[in-house]
Amino acid sequence: MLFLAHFDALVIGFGKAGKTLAGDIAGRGKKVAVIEKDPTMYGGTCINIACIPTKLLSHDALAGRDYAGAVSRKDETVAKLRDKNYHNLADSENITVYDAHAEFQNDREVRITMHDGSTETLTADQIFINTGAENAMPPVEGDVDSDKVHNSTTMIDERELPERLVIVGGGYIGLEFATMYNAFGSDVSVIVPDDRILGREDADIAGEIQKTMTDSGISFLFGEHAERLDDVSESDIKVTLSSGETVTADGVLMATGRKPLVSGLGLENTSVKLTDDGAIKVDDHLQTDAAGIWALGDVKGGYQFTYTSLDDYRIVRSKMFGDGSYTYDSRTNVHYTMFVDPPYSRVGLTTKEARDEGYDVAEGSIPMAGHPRSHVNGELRGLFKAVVDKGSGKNLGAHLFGVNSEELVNLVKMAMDHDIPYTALRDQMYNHPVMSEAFNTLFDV
Ligand SMILES: Cc1cc2nc3c(=O)[nH]c(=O)nc-3n(C[C@H](O)[C@H](O)[C@H](O)COP(=O)(O)OP(=O)(O)OC[C@H]3O[C@@H](n4cnc5c(N)ncnc54)[C@H](O)[C@@H]3O)c2cc1C
Ligand SMILES: NC(=O)c1ccc[n+]([C@@H]2O[C@H](COP(=O)([O-])OP(=O)(O)OC[C@H]3O[C@@H](n4cnc5c(N)ncnc54)[C@H](O)[C@@H]3O)[C@@H](O)[C@H]2O)c1
Repeated sequence: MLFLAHFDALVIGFGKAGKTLAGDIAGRGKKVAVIEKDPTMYGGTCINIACIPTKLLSHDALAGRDYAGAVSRKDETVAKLRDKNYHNLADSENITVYDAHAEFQNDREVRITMHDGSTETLTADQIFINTGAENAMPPVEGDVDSDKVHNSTTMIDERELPERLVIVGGGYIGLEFATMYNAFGSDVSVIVPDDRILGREDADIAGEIQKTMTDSGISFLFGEHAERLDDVSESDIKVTLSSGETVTADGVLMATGRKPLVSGLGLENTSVKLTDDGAIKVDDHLQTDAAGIWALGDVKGGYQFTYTSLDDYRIVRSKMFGDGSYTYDSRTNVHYTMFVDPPYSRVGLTTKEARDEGYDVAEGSIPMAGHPRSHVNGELRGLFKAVVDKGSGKNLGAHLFGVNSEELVNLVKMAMDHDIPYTALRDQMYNHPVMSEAFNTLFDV
């Protein structure tokens, strides 16, 4: 028998944007349904399989802890966060969390299939899609389903540290996992299609990061694609590269990007449209082509970060409960941190991009070895670089490879968001001895 339930709002996926929005709408006295297909994913990707577990493992690896102990601590921490996230929503009298897979029947009805196979149909005034992204697999031949081939999710659940790990892809996941597994003691090789890492960064900064990673024992194979995987024994897997060269390891991590998760959602039954990249097409308020259906987070394309997903919630909140003035277009200076060792953080333009845009570019640059706090930390590696427009005083970009850069970049972003000139960062009185006082010198261009 068809069971129909109606809600004020229906959120598909327990991601960062969706869970925050669900809590907000419920707090306004409205009835909300949250549908999550995987009970091990309450709270979404970030806390269960991404940011939190990987940064915890990296933290423990760099602190010299053993792999098995770090994996156990990761499991305990994630379990606690998942439980807390679940109860944050499920304990609200206005929220119903469904353990179910959601699929659109049309623009108004969503069929949910519970784990026992039973189904219900839900309708709502507003429907929010927050289903995240899934691992993208390039066209690689051979034993791609071998138990020695991992993605980031399965890799961090392995109980045994691989002795030799081949990482395919030198993006965020590739470089962060290389740092982490190298610190745990694996022999790590990274396969990179370009002739250097971080092709979108200026060559000086990328070169410094590459040199630091290489000095720490990580090997890079440049100008190569992984083309074939062959299980050659119980312990060994062989990776054949585009040049014909081969590398043998006991584990392979495919770190080759993540694509919006739209499969199985039944979007073909709706008027929701996709972009050419396979993401859900949205307008500036994150509304799809179907009235009353919105998309937030990784599934709508663009940057794939937890904080951009959270910011998507702010855009929807502005439209639903405010004046609608905060839109996708008004989001500026999206910054990021790659948690290599030391971390690399960036906001704004590279020198090359700034020159191409016609700015009167000046650069500030200081090696971390010349900074007092580095000596206190006993960590002399790294390089900070600032890009400014000399004529107008505008901050154009900061490229911070060094200790605490993941915090410092927020300071520069705030200056950029509020049009604070670079001279203010240069002339600010900072306390001492801290990393941010490096800005006195960095911005003295
Ligand atoms: C290894 C790794 C490390 C990362 N590290 C960082 C980092 O350090 N910092 C950072 O900012 N970002 C990081 N990211 C990116 C970040 O995790 C994502 O951008 C973010 O979690 C995306 O959140 P979201 O709101 O789009 O949805 P998600 O959190 O992905 O949630 C989507 C949910 O929808 C569920 N779902 C999917 N389809 C259905 C369906 N049909 N029915 C019901 N439920 C469904 C899924 O099970 C999932 O729980 C990392 C990603 C990875 C993979
Ligand atoms: N610190 C963070 O914020 C953080 C950390 C991890 C992941 N993430 C998010 O997760 C997303 C996915 O990360 P990712 O590293 O998988 O994607 P990515 O897009 O950053 O990198 C994928 C890399 O794989 C390469 N590649 C593709 N096919 C290949 C092949 N056959 N052989 C060799 N290389 C190949 C690509 O050239 C690319 O450089 C990122 O976009 C990022 O937003 C963020």
